[in-house]
Amino acid sequence: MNGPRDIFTVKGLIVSCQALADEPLHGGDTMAKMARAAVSAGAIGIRTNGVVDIVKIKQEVDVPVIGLIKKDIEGSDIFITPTIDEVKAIVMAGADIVALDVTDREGRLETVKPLIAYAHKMGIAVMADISTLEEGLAAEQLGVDYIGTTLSGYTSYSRQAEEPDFELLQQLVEKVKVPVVAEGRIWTPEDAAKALATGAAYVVVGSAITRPQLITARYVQALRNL
Ligand SMILES: CC(=O)N[C@H](C=O)[C@@H](O)[C@H](O)[C@H](O)COP(=O)(O)O
Repeated sequence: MNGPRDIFTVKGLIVSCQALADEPLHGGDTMAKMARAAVSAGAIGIRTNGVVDIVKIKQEVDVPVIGLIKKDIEGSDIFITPTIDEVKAIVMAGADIVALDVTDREGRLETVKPLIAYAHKMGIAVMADISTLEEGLAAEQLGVDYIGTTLSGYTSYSRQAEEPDFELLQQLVEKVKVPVVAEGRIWTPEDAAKALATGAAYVVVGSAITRPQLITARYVQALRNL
C-alpha cells in the first residue's frame, strides 16, 4: 500500500457500539441495533469489538466499520487487538479498518509492525490507538492510516483526566498529517463539536451513546449530589 488511506468521505461522528461479556447489552444483535440507530441519526461510521459484533453490524449498516478485539493476555497491559491472530480475525469478519494498540509499552512499537503490514496487505486501513504525542508521531512513522487519542488516560504515563484530552488532540493535529480521531470520554455534543473544531477529522463517541448503565450512573450520581 502506498501511504495512508482515509476511507471516509465526510468528516463527522463515529459511534462506538461495544458491550463486553459482563455488560448488560452484550450481544451482536443488540450492538447491530445500536449501530442501526446511530447510522439512522447520521453517524458516518461504527467502531466495535469482536468478530460476532463486526459481522452483525456489517450486515446491518452500510458505513465503514472499525473493528478491534479486546483480549486480556496474562502479564501484558496491551488489550486492544494485541496479536496478529486478532488482526486476522478482524479482517475475516469484514471490518474496513482495524484498530490496534500503538503505545510505547512492552516493545509494542516494534512488535506491532507485522500487524500493520498484514492489515495493509489484506487491504484494510489501520487506526492506531495511542496515549501521547510521542506515540502518535511513532504511529505515523509506522504508516498507520488514522491516529486516535483512545488510550490517553489508560496508560500509566499519559494524562489522567475526567475530560477528553483536547491538549493531545491539538498537538496531534499540529504535528501529524494523517487524520486524527478524537476518542475517549466525549460525553456531550459540545465536546464532540469542540473536538472537530480543534481539528479532529472524526469523533468517536462510545459510552455516552451506547452504554446505558454508565449513562444512568451519571444521572443517579447527579441526584445524589443534591
Ligand atoms: C480505553 C478503552 O478500552 N477504550 C475502548 C476502545 O475501543 C472502548 O471501551 C471505549 O468505549 C471507546 O474508546 C470510546 O470511548 P468512550 O466510551 O469514552 O466514548
